[in-house]
Amino acid sequence: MVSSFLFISTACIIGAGLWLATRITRKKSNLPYPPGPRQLPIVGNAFDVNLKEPHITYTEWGKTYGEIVYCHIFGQDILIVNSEKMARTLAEGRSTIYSDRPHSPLFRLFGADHITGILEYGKEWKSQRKLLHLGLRHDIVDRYHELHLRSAHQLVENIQRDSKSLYNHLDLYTATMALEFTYGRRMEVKNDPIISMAASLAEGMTKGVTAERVGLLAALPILKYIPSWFPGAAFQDEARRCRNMMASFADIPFAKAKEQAVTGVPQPSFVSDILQQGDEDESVAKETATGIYIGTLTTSTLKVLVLAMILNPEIQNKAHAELDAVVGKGVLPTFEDRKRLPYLQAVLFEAMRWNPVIPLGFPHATTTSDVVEGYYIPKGTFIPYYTISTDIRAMSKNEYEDPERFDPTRHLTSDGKLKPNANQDNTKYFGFGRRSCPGRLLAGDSLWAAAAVMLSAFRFEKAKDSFGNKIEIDPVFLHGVLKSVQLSCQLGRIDPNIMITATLPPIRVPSLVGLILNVKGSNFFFACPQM
Ligand code: HEM
Repeated sequence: MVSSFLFISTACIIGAGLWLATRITRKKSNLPYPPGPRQLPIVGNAFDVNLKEPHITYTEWGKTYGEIVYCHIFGQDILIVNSEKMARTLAEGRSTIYSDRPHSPLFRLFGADHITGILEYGKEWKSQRKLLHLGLRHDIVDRYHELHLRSAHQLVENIQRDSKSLYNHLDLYTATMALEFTYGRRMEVKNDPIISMAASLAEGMTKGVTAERVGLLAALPILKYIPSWFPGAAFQDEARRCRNMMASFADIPFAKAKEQAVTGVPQPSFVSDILQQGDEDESVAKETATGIYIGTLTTSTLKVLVLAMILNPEIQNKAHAELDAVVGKGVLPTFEDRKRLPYLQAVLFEAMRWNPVIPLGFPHATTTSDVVEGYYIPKGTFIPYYTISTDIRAMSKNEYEDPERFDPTRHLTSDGKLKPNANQDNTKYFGFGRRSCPGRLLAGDSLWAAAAVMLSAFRFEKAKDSFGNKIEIDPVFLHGVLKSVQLSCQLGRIDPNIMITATLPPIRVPSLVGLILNVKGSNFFFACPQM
C-alpha cells in the first residue's frame, strides 16, 4: 500500500512536470475540443472515470454530451464515441487516421508489442494483417468444421465427466481449437504443456497489463526505467517473467509446426499454410501466429450464453425444440444443419449483444490530428485508455428496445427467419475499420459448434438447495483493457449454482469411441454440484 502510494506520488510529480511542459509547448488549434466533462489541472478527468467499469462513466457522459465526448487524463486526450454510426464514420471512413493503437512502453516490457492487436499502425502490422487475411478467409475457415465439431464433442464429454469444472472445459475448448487451428497441434496429453504455458502467460498478462498501468506508462514513459526495487515498481519483475514466457510461447509451437512441415505430413493449420507458401518472412509468421492464439475470445461468449440459458429457461426450451425438430432427438448437429437452425443462431447473436465480451472494443488511436463536426481531435497525443473508444455496450443499449432483456427474436423476422441484416448487425461486436477482428468467421463457427452441441446434449438450470429451492444467480462482470478479454465473464457465483442435465437419450459421440452418455431416460441429473 505504502509502496504503491510512493510510486503514484513519484508518478504524479513527474506527471506534473511533463504536464506543465506540454501546456507551454503544445500548439493549440483554434477549434474547440468536442464537448466533455470539466477537467482539473494535471489530473484532468482521472478521478471521474469508474476504472473498473469505464463504460458506465462513458455512457453517462454520452447522455450529457452526445455522440462524441472528449476528456483528458494526465495530459492525454481521450475521445469516447457513443454511436455505431460515428464509429463507422471515423474507423471506416477515415481509416488512415483512426487505425492506430495506443502506444505504451508497458506492452514492450511485457513482450507483447509484436502481437497484432497491440501493434502500432504501420508496416509490421500490415504484413501481419496480410497473413491473417489469407489464413482466415471464408474458404479456408470452412476447412476447420471437422475440428470445431470434434472439439465440441470433446467438450460434451468433459462436462459430462466433471460438470463442476464447466468453465475450465469451456476455456479448454477454445484453447485446443486455437492450438490446432494455429499450429496443427492436437492436444495429445491432458495437460498439454503449450496450453499450460498459454494459461500462465494469459494470467501474467491479465494481472500485469492493467488499464491503469498501460495509461500510466503511456503518459509517463520514463517510468519504464524505474528499477524493480523501487516501491510500487514490482511490475518490472512481472514484466520480465511474462517477456520470457512470451518468447518461449512464440518459439516452441512454431518450431514444432515447422518440423512437422519438413519431416512429416503437416496437419492443416495457419502456420503450415504460410510455410507452404514459402514467400513470407518467418518472424512475421511467428508473431502473427502468437497473436492469433492469444486473440481467441470465444470462451467468454460461451459463458455468457450458458448464463443466458439459465436465466431464460423458456428461451432454452425453444432452442431445444428447434434442435429436436430439425436435427432430431438423440442426434448431434453438424454444420449442414446450421442454416436450418435460425433460432439457435439468433440466440448466439443475442448473447453477443446482451453482454459483449469486449464492451469497450479495443482501443484505437489517431495517427494525425482531425476535425470532426467542427471539433478538433489532436494528433498522436499520449493515450491512457482510448483515443477512440468504441463503446459497444452503449451503442447496443441505445439501439434496442428494453436492451437488458435477453430476446433472440430481435434478430428474427415474424416468420422465424434470420433478419436479412442480422449478420451485418453482429459485426459491430468484432470492431470497426481496418483493425476489425480478422477471426470473426472462425469465431462464429467455433461458437456455433459449441452452442449447438452443448444445447443438444444438456439443459442448464439453476441448482436447488437442500430444501428444493432454486439458488439465485447474481452474475459479476469485470471489465478492463486486457481483463475484459480474460475476465469479463468470470461470473462470480454462477459456477457452483449451475445444474446441468442431460437432455438426450443415450448417444454415441463418433469421435469419442465407446462413449455413451450415462443417462436414465431423458432427464438424468448426472451433475448437481449443490446436492
Ligand atoms: C467471439 C469471439 C471474438 C470476438 C468477440 C472478437 C472481437 C474482437 C474485437 C472487438 C477486436 C478489436 C477490433 C477493433 O479494434 O476495432 C478484435 C481484434 C482481433 N481479433 Fe478478435 N474476436 C473474437 C475472436 C477472435 C478469433 C477466433 C481470432 C483468431 C483467429 C481473433 C483474432 C483477432 C486479432 C488478431 C485481432 C487484432 C486485429 C488488429 O488489431 O488488427 N479474434 N477481436
